[in-house]
Amino acid sequence: MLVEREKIILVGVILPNKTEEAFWNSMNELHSLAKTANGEVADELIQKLERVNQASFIGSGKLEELAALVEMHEADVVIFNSELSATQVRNISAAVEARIIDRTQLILDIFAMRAKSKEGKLQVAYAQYKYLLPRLSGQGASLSKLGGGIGSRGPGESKLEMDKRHIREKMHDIKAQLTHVEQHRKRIIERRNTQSVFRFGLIGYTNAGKSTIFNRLTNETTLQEDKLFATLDPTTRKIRFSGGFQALLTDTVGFIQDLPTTLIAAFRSTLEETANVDVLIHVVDASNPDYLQHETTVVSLLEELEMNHLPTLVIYNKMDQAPASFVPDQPEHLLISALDSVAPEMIKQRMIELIEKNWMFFTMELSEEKGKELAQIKQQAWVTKLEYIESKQSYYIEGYKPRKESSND
Ligand SMILES: Nc1nc2c(ncn2[C@@H]2O[C@H](COP(=O)(O)OP(=O)(O)OP(=O)(O)O)[C@@H](O)[C@H]2O)c(=O)[nH]1
Ligand SMILES: [Mg+2]
Repeated sequence: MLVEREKIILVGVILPNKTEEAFWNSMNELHSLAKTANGEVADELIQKLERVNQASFIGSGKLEELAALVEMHEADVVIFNSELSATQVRNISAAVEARIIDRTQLILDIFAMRAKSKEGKLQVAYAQYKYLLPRLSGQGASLSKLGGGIGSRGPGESKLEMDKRHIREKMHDIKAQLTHVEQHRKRIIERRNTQSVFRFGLIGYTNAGKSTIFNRLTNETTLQEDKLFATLDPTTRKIRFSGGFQALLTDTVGFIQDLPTTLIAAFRSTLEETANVDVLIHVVDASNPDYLQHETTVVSLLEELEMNHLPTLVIYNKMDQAPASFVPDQPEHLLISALDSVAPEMIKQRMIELIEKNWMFFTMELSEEKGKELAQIKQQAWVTKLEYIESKQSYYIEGYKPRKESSND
C-alpha cells in the first residue's frame, strides 16, 4: 500500500535535566522514527526552557512561531519529542492547523504498522487504547481531526471516538484474546524447552544490525532495513555448525530509550521467546555516536524484564563505520561488521566457546551398529572428538551436552 508521505515538523525542548548532546541525539532519533513512519521532516522547532509549559508544552510565543511554520510548510503533522498531556494537545491543537502527536504515539504508530503476528497486533492495539484512555476526556475536538496517516494507524477514527466504557470493553476483549494466543505460544516454547537444544537470543537497540546478523547466521531473510523497528515479531531459526550440530537463534524487536510504558508489556511478551535462552547476544551499533546510551537503555530494560541474569555476549557491530577512537566498554565482547564475509564464522566460533562454557563435558563409547544414535548425538551435542576404536568396534565420543538431562532423553 502506498501512503503519501506526510510533511512533519518536529518540536523539541531543551531542559536543564539533560545534556545538550543527549538532547540532540534524541532529536536525531525522533527524525529516524518520523522517517520510519513514512514521514518527511520539513523543519524542526527547538526551545530552551527551565521547565515545560503546563498549558502548551512550549511557550506561547513559540506556539505562534509553530503555527506560522506549519502554515509556511503546509505541514500535516507536528511531532513533539516528549509525552504530551491531554490539555497540552488540546491547547496546541487550538492554535496550530495540523495533527499534534507525541513521541509515544509515533512509536505506537510504528509498532502498529510493523506488527505482523496476531499477538503482536493485539499487543499494540492494547497499548494504543491504554495510551488513549486517560487522554479521552474533553478531547473530542482534536480527536475528530484524526483520520488516517501518521499517529492514527491502529484503532480507526470511529473507534477512537468510542466512549471510555467502550474502550475498556475493547481492552478487556483484547486481553482475553491475548491470553489465548499467549497460552498457545507458551506451549510451543515449553515443547522447545524439553528438547535439549542450545539457544541464543539476539537483542539490542533498534537498527543495531540484529536481523542482518540473524540472516547471515541462519541463511534466512527476515526483513532487514535501515529503519527503526524493522523486526517486531520474534523469529527463531536453526543455526548449523560443522559436523551437523544445531543450535537455535531468536531475532527480536529492537529496544529504544524512553520506551512508552504502555509498550513495556508488549515488549515483555515478544521477548518471552528469549527469556529462557542459554545465552543472550547483545548487538550494539558501534558507529552510532550515542552507542553508550543505547547500551545503557538495553541493560536497564533487561533488568526491568528480569532477564539480566542471563550470560551475555556483546557484539559491537558496524565496525566498518565506527570511529578509529572507538573503545568497547564490555569485557566479554566481539568486534565485527555484519556485512563482512568473515563475520558469521567469527560469531560461530564465539558461540561454540559459549556452548562449551555453559554445557557439560562428557565422554562415551557407542558401538558401531548404533549409527542412528550417533547421528542424533552429533546433532544435539557439540562433539569435539570422535574416534573409531578398531579393537572394540565402537566409537569414542567427547563433547558437550546440556547440564540438565531433558525429559525425553
Ligand atoms: N555499515 C554497516 N551497516 C550495517 C552493518 N550491519 C547492519 N547494517 C545495516 O544497518 C541497518 C539495520 O540493520 P538491521 O539488521 O535491520 O537492524 P536491527 O537491529 O534488526 O533493527 P530493528 O529490527 O529495527 O531493531 C541495515 O540497513 C543494515 O544493512 C554493518 O556491519 N555495517
Ligand atoms: Mg531487526
